[in-house]
Amino acid sequence: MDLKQTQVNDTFRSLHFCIFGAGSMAEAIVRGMTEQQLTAPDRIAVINRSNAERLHELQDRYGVTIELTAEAKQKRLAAADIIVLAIKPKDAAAALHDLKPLLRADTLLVSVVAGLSIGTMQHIIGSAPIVRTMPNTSSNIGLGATALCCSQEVTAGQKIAAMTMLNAMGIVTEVEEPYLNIVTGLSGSGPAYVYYLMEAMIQAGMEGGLSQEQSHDLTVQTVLGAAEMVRRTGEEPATLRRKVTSPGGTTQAALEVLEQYQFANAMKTAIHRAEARAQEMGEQIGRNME
Ligand SMILES: NC(=O)C1=CN([C@@H]2O[C@H](COP(=O)(O)OP(=O)(O)OC[C@H]3O[C@@H](n4cnc5c(N)ncnc54)[C@H](O)[C@@H]3O)[C@@H](O)[C@H]2O)C=CC1
Ligand SMILES: O=C(O)[C@@H]1CCC=N1
Repeated sequence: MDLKQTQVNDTFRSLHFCIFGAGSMAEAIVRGMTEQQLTAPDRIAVINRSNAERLHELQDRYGVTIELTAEAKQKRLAAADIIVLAIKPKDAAAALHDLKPLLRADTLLVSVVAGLSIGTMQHIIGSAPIVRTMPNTSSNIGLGATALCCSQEVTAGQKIAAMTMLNAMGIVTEVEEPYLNIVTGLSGSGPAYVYYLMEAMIQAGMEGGLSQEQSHDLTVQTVLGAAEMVRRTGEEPATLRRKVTSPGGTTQAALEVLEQYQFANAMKTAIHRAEARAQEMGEQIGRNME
């Protein structure tokens, strides 16, 4: 490890975090940070609206600090260097109003809320430093794919801190804010498309006479192996697909059916619909705050 990385790590370890919301994305972030030992778990406070049982679960699992009373939650938020907004879009406007009086000039807000724009957040809380992100649930096992964008108030140090936190959950890439909605459609919602595909593959295997377990295991390994082949060989999916497809063989016959059902069209239309939905959700939050 070079000196620069040591300095980054030391600075990161000195920060106080408050995760606002205790759902699946919150847990993915906490897990990444604690498993990678980026910071002492008790420097991460987790709060939510009401479910104390869930907070105790996270405390038992990861050793994080939890706060249950309104006063203690406010104190934690006011003391945090980085607040991660990990609540549902419909709760975001109210939460930002609650947060506003607790933010210092140098508090960094990191949002994972789908559709919620930096402009909408700043309309409520003022010109604060904000990192808007779109992770996905594979972050839970360190294989997440996250995109982020920064408001102009974000300092170089704050950006490094946000990157360090998100890198603990997988890969991170920076995009201009308008592209976060397509990221949401592609990689944010993406795991669900793959699971849907897998559900159909498992079903087909069972229809062909395999046991549920056999069909499940063969499907999982097929998807895992295909993704790993793309990653390890560096070859394009289209090239690898052609290598599976013998002229006049089984794969060609199957792909012709997929084409007949306009599979590629369906997938692209679905991703763009999710992209548009992210935009709609953002506009809805904007309307809710008026
Ligand atoms: N699940 C996914 O695949 C992804 C989700 N996201 C985004 O992450 C955000 C969170 O999603 P999940 O973790 O799946 O949701 P979730 O429903 O699992 O968790 C939301 C949490 O927020 C808490 N909460 C709600 N209002 C609150 C308030 N005013 N104060 C404190 N806590 C409050 C709830 O108690 C709950 O613990 C959403 O905005 C979603 O758009 C982003 C990328 C992927
Ligand atoms: O379905 C949703 O709205 C969230 C955003 C990306 C994945 N899940």
